[in-house]
Amino acid sequence: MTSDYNKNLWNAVLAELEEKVSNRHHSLWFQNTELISYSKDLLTISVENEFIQQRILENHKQDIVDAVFKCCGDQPELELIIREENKEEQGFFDFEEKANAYWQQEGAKEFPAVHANIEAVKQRIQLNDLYTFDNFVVGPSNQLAHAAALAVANKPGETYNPLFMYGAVGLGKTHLLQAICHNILSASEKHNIVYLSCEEFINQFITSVEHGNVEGFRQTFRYIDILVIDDIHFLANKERTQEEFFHVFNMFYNAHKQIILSSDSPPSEIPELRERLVSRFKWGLVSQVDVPTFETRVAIVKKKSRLKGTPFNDSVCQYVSENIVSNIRELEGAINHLLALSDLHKQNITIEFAQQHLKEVIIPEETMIQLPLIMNVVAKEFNVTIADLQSKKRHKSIVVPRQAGMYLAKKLTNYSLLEIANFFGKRDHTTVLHAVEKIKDLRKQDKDLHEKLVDIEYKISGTDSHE
Ligand SMILES: Nc1ncnc2c1ncn2[C@@H]1O[C@H](COP(=O)(O)OP(=O)(O)OP(=O)(O)O)[C@@H](O)[C@H]1O
Repeated sequence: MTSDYNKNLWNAVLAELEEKVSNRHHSLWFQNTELISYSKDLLTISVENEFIQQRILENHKQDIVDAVFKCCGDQPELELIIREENKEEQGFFDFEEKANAYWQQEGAKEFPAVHANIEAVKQRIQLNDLYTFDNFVVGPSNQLAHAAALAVANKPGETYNPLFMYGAVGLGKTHLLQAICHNILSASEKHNIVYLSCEEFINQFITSVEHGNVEGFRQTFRYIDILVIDDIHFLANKERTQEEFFHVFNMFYNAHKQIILSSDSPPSEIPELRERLVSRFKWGLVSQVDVPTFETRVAIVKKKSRLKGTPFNDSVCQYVSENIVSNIRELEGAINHLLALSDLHKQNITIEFAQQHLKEVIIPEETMIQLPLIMNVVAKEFNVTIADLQSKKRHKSIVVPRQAGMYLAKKLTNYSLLEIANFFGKRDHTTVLHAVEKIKDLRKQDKDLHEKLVDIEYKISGTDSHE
């Protein structure tokens, strides 16, 4: 067929469509469409972007088929493709502009910017290809969480809703969350999954407040089938966002749409979390991801080293697993460390090689500075009690020593943020991050504090604590 024929045919179809489609829709959706190819079996039309593609498919597919039939007596399948040159440039704002224009004309009954947001979120999902069920080692510490994740991945919205997974840092929660997303997406690309960190959810909400568009933010979630939020404990103390999340949660739950959440602690231990959210988070299944056993760690080292192209032998796997106990991210760090050094020195990773080089990342338990020692010295030097340091007291005379203790614990030990937080009576690992930043700042401004920290560090480890 010549391009003139295509052009004429499409003009005729568009004219037919004018009968069926309101002027407003006609110019919004069909203005920049083009007939790319035509046979009696397939009609291919190009459109500007995915938003328009979706609107036409949802609302006007049959209109087009009917119009084509009227024009030439054929009933081809309809295919809408996005114009090649637009694919790259098409960003969120492009979609949003269109969607907002449409919405303004349509009135408030629908908010198509959701499509824009879905696209934006999809672009951001960026799942890690390695975080699949196949690459996840199952052991007693994560068996239930893994089984629940698989069940949800196979039947979203039908088994455990919400699925709430919690555990300390680096134990595989994100891996499982993403494995669910991979599975659902590979079964059907039709599912609109949104995978957000809690911080992203909070930021998006704040932006919508700033732009006076909270309703739009809410409506965004109406078009999503599966909502996955990592690190939901960041909702702690954020009252307005909790309120908003409550609405979003209800919308999903009532529509039998799947909600999947991860957190560093169980719902009832997330500080300052509204009771109605706590109870909702428990409606489905709350499942812990715990510290892996020795055998699981060995299996993880085997699998990870194989995936990285250099399988470690049994004795190396065991050595690494005996020495790195509480965090799989650190286990992976040790594997990477050995791989990098073996590459650098052009040596095989034998047990001797591992013993020699892992010294740099492993601190033997007996020589590791222990948290009670730090607590004792800090309490003495700041003239407070250990009970004060572990209390919830918020007076400055207690808060600064407590933050100094966390700061030193982070600096001088290998304990995880959560372990340090727990030791100082806190539940959230971000408290430690905050304390570290705070003390770093304070010691720059406060000479006395700086000197006290130098002194304490010397007493703890015999070294200076200059930043
Ligand atoms: N059971 C497992 N099998 C294989 N790899 C695992 C397993 N558990 C964790 N990992 C790996 O450990 C690393 C850290 O896991 P992940 O990021 O999922 O932890 P997390 O619990 O989400 O931590 P955080 O709370 O810090 O976000 C990842 O590389 C992940 O692939």
